[in-house]
Amino acid sequence: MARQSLPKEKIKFLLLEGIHPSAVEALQRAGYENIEVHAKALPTEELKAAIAGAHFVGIRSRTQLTEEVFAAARKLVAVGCFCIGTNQVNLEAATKRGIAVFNAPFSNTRSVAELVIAEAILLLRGVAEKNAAAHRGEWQKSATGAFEIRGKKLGIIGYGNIGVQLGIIAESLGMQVQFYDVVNKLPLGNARQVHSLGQLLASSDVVTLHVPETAATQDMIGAQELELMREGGILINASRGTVVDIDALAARLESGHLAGAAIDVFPVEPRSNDDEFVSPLRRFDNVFLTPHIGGSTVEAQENIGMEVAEKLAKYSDNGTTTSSVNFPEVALPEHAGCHRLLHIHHNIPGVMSAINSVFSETGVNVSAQFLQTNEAVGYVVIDVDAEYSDIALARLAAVEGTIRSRVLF
Ligand SMILES: NC(=O)C1=CN([C@@H]2O[C@H](COP(=O)(O)OP(=O)(O)OC[C@H]3O[C@@H](n4cnc5c(N)ncnc54)[C@H](O)[C@@H]3O)[C@@H](O)[C@H]2O)C=CC1
Ligand SMILES: O=C(O)C(=O)COP(=O)(O)O
Repeated sequence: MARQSLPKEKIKFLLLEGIHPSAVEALQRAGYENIEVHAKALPTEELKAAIAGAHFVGIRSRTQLTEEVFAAARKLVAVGCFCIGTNQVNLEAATKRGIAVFNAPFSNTRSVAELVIAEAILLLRGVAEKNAAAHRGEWQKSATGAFEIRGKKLGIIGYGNIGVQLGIIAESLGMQVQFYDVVNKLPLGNARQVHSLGQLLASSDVVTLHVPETAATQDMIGAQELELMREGGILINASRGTVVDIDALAARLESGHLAGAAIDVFPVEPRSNDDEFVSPLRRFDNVFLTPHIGGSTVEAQENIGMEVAEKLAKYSDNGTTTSSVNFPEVALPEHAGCHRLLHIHHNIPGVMSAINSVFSETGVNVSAQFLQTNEAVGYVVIDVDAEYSDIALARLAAVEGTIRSRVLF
């Protein structure tokens, strides 16, 4: 009977932030039972204590995996981000320790796109403030300032998976779609790429952000950019809270320059549903404030739970790194009948020749070898006869440039 290098019952998964139960089910289907589940993000010290014993950790957008946290995660083999964004993970700290990071790049795109479309329709009709007024007993029946979205211009900043999907839905509703992206992108449908952010802001009725959190997107929309937006324009942000300067937005809403906004993500978000949400935008009736729920639908969460758990289980079972965000991608076949050596190393000259000489010098027979590199890391997978894997692993671990090596059987 096949054995695991580390018995499956000893491989510990730590799942945080209310990850959908489909993740536990997928891990159990793959034979993993040692799964610790938390409904919330953990404060740093508790996180450090919990992660110290984990081989795999699953998080969503809230948990910050910093250098300090990785330093405490001595057994950690891989991280699963059960979401799209990976900005909450210090990828450099993970990579230098040979820890693979995975995410779910597509499973919640549709959910975000649907929310943005709904908000665009409701804001163009003034529904946010009419609804708030009605709750206070005020009857604001009027067509003034209420528009159809048909024929309006949607400006998408960041034409990636979400931006593209949103553009298609918007066009089917009769909107004219234009986008701004740092990369030249093939426009789908009749969408049009514009080559300056200023041009996009000045010519769109609704502006929506779908960029990742990076140094370049920090405060990408501040006072100057908001001033460029059309009088009566609408701003939607369901990307990351660092992208929009919230005080500048509040000032533009106060002045009446913008007709409304929908904000799903904030520079500081409450750690849990028990904490108060504080924002200068709370006072505006014409602003939808949602608690970072762009990707929070039953469909998306269930799919994400399964997708990322399966990626973690596959990496654990046979070393496959397909769609890792920091590791070279290798899709590996089963390795029945032999032992599989995994060697993660700095991508520097000389490592592969040193690895190959391990086998020529020891005479250990290699039945298959897979190699993939990225800028930082080389990942080589070698299938060998079971009886020789101990010798080969010891020699591989001593190769200069090695970050981590392990055996699967
Ligand atoms: N509110 C929520 O619950 C959710 C938020 N998100 C956020 O949405 C972001 C976008 O998601 P996807 O579309 O899947 O990502 P993606 O990676 O497919 O697309 C991002 C696009 O932004 C572009 N971009 C990057 N830097 C830029 C810059 N400085 N200026 C202009 N364009 C830039 C990229 O070239 C790319 O086309 C995620 O990174 C995540 O932070 C994602 C899912 C749910
Ligand atoms: O997918 C993303 O990047 C999101 O922002 C969604 O995050 P969440 O899983 O809701 O914490």
